[in-house]
Parts: sequence; structure tokens; C-alpha cells
Amino acid sequence: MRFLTGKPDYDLTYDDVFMAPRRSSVTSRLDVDLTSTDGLGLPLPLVVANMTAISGRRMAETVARRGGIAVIPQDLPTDIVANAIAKVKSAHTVFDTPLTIDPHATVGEALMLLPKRAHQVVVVVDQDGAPIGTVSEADLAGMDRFSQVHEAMSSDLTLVSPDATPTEVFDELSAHRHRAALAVADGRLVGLMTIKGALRAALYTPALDASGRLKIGVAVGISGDVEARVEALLEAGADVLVMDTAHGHQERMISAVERCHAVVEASDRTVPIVAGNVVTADGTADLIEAGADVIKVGVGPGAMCTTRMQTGVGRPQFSAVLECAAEARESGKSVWADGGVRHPRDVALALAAGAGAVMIGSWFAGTHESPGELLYASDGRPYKESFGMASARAVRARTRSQSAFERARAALFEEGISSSRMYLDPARPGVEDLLDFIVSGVRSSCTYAGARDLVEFANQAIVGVQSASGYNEGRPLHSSW
Ligand SMILES: NC(=O)C1=CN([C@@H]2O[C@H](COP(=O)(O)OP(=O)(O)OC[C@H]3O[C@@H](n4cnc5c(N)ncnc54)[C@H](OP(=O)(O)O)[C@@H]3O)[C@@H](O)[C@H]2O)C=CC1
Ligand SMILES: Nc1nc2c(ncn2[C@@H]2O[C@H](COP(=O)(O)O)[C@@H](O)[C@H]2O)c(=O)[nH]1
Repeated sequence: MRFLTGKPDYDLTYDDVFMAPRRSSVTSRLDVDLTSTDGLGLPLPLVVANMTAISGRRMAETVARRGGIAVIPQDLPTDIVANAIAKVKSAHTVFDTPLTIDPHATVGEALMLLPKRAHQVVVVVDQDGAPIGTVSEADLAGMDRFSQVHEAMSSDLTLVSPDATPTEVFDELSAHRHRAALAVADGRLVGLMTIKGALRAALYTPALDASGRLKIGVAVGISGDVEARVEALLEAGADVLVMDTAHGHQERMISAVERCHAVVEASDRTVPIVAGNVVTADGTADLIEAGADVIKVGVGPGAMCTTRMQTGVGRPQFSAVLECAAEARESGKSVWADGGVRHPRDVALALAAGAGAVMIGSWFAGTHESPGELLYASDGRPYKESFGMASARAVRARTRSQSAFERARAALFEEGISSSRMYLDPARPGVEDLLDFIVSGVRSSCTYAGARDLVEFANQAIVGVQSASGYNEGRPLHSSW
């Protein structure tokens, strides 16, 4: 990447910069290869942040099916994490995991299940797991909540083989005008695919491990028994270990990364270690020396973050990524740009600055796949609650096993928001809708830079610095002025 008119001597946020188009021989946005350049080779350079309100197993399997990866937060007990890993590893790599219900369950129960997946279908299965009907919101509308699901279900089903290609499923659904195809093996329901899902399955490549199962990452904090946690996570099948703390450039962290590295080296697994968060070349170099493969960059840009206001510490994210990525490259390593992403352009700019992948948290909180319950505001808008991992709420949960005194002391140091409403975008209520949105933006950015892949993109991007009015000029107007 080079600056259009020279590098300024102050630091820049994503909003401060723009990309200039340049001569290109890339004729189609579909010719761009978005494989991550962080050494993980993810087909999609996107990572779901290790935040309790955002990253659970539904999120993990959905994002991995489209080529990215989710990181399960460090606050969860290891046995629960192992269970989440097992579920994701057993999920179908092409078909969605269906929501299922007993025919004698109530309409109220079906209505509770529907928002759990963006495909908005619940499959009615018999005691042998065979599909006998489906219900959608339209089928349940106006029904008594205590009536039974079999009274509302539609039993005209599109059944396909789990080996059917996305194009075959697309054609079947178009022909039958059905919402979802049900994949059945040996009479049992094994997956579900909507028409949009079929299109996506044809366009995206899943992120798979060496055994052809979906990938998943897990975070490890620096408090507690790092070695025991890492050993257990390796055993459970985690594909990436993310050593994570607010101040990644501290000696306790460096020691934790060294110990994590030693456990991985002694195991029979080759699992990359991501460590952070830092925002300087020195921090990057120290974590790489300790054994990290990827450095997580970002102090204070996160939507749930109060660090900069509390402490004055942090760094504008574009400059932080640019500097840390350059430092990591010197050792053949890479960085994840973590936090502050609110538009597809921010992802493109992070990749232009040299990030190997981009980590997103809060933007994905307002989706069907985030772990929280779907709630409704007084104006009827659906939302999910989100909170920061350094908020009083998260600290209370993390310190559950400590003494009352230790908990009270820890609570003094909150650096995050305890409650925020992340509204579901009516046009993009599922995380895959957001992935489509981001991917189309980033593919297009690459072609403007004449880049066929993300290595070329980071080499060829030309970035300029803009004023606040320059940024505002680029914002669309949804009504006249
Ligand atoms: N990217 C960002 O800008 C930030 C991210 N976070 C996220 O919040 C989560 C919790 O992180 P964290 O608070 O580190 O929790 P941890 O539970 O991992 O604890 C951090 C440990 O480091 C010590 N420590 C020393 N200096 C600091 C410091 N300046 N900030 C925080 N801890 C310090 C703490 O000791 P003691 O309590 O005694 O001081 C504690 O023992 C993580 O997911 C992290 O990524 C949090 C803040 C900023
Ligand atoms: N200072 C804090 N930073 C936090 C907290 N919880 C999470 N985070 C960081 O934000 C990113 C995600 O950023 P987003 O803009 O996409 O939401 C996450 O990965 C952490 O690094 C917090 O409580 N305080």
C-alpha cells in the first residue's frame, strides 16, 4: 500500500482514509480470491470476535460454512467449549443445521425457535428423526399459541440427498416454490438449504480442517492455568488458539504466549497461535518472539470499548494495523485487525493496510446467529443485547469463582459497556447477509485496486487522507436534502 500524497505525521482511523482507483486488468469481481493472508488460509478473511454476546456455536458453524472463522470466548468453561467444538465439527459443511420440533409441541414453542436461525423454518420430525412437515412464521400467524405444531405444519416437502449440489437444490426449490429443501439420509433429517443458501453454497468455500470438518477458534485468557486450558482445547479439536488480553504488551502475556507455544509444540497438532492486543511495532515483535503466529491489533476501537475514554490509551486503528502488519511481515507473520469495523469499507481498508484477516464483533451481534435472545424495542424493532468483555457485566461473570473481595476489586476496572442494543437490520438480519454485504464490497475494492488476491491488494492499494467532509460526502442520502 502507498499513500496518494505522502504519509501524514499523525495517526489515522478508517474514516480518515479513502482508496483511489487505479488501472486494472481484473475484469470481474468474481475473479478476486479473498483467501486470508494470515497463514490460516481462510477462504474468507473474516473472524468473529471472542465476545460472549456474539460468538457461540451457531455463529461459528454459519460463518465457517462461508469460509470465515469464529473464536469462542475465553470466559466459558473448557467442557462447554469442548462441547461447542464437537457440535461445530459434526455440523454439515454445506447444508444448514435445521431447527427441529416434535409434532405435538406447541405453536408457542415453535415461535420461540424460529428466530434462532436466519432461514426461519422449523422442521417437524417424528420420533425417528424423519421430517414430516415444516412451519414458518406465516404458517403460525394467528394460531393459538397452545395449539399443536402438526395442526399448522405444511407437509408438502422438498427432500434432497445430502450429496445434492447447490445448483440441484436451487433448481428443485425454484420448481416447487418451496422455502427450504430438506436433506435426508437413511430416512433422517440431516440438513436444510434455502434458495439463498444454495446460491451462497455455490459462491463461498467453507473453512475446513484437515479432516474436512468446519473450523473453529477458541480464546485463552492470561489468568488461570494457561497450559491446562491449551492442552484441553487442542484435545477438543480447536483449530486456532487466540491468547487475548486488553494489554497484550505485558510480561504476563508474553510468558503466557511462550507457555502456550510450548504446549502446542509438544503436541501432535499444528495449531496457529494468535496473540494480542497490541498497537505498536514493539508489541508485535515481542509477541512474535514469544511464539505467536498472528498478532491481534487494536486497542480502543471496539464498539463496546471505553478504554480510550477511561485511560487515554489506544491508537487510531488504520495506522495501528499498518504499522503492526509491516512489523509482522518482517518475520513472515501477519496480523488480524480487531475492532472498529462498521462498514464493508473498513474491512477493505484494514486489508489494504496489510491485515491478514479482519475481526468483527458488535456488527455481528445484531443477527439471528448471535447467542442472545431476540428482544423487541417498544417500537417493535428486534434487537439483541451486547456487552463488552471488559464491562462490569463480563468481569462479574469471569470472576464468578473468586472471593467477594477479589470480585469487588476487579469490578473497579471496567473498560467496556455492560449493555447495548444491537438492532437487527431488516435488510440483513442474518450474519450471512452481512457477509454477502462485506464480501461484495471487498471484492469490488480489490478490482478498483487492480488486485486479484489480498496479497496484490495490500501491495497495490493507493490510500489518501480525507477531511471529515470528504468522508461525509461519501455517505449515501436516503432522502433529499
Ligand atoms: N482491544 C481492546 O481495546 C480491549 C479489549 N478488551 C477485551 O476484554 C477482555 C478482557 O480482557 P482483560 O481485561 O485483559 O481481562 P483478563 O481477565 O484477561 O485479565 C487481564 C489481566 O492482566 C492484568 N492487567 C494489567 N494491566 C492491565 C490493563 N491495563 N488492562 C487489563 N488488564 C491488565 C490484570 O490484572 P489486574 O486486574 O490486577 O490489573 C489481569 O490479571 C478481552 O477479551 C480483551 O480483548 C479489554 C480492554 C481493551
Ligand atoms: N476496550 C474494550 N474492548 C473490547 C471490549 N469487548 C471487546 N472489546 C474489543 O473489541 C473488539 C471488537 O470490536 P467491534 O468494534 O467489532 O465490536 C474485540 O475483539 C475486542 O478486542 C471491552 O469491554 N472493552
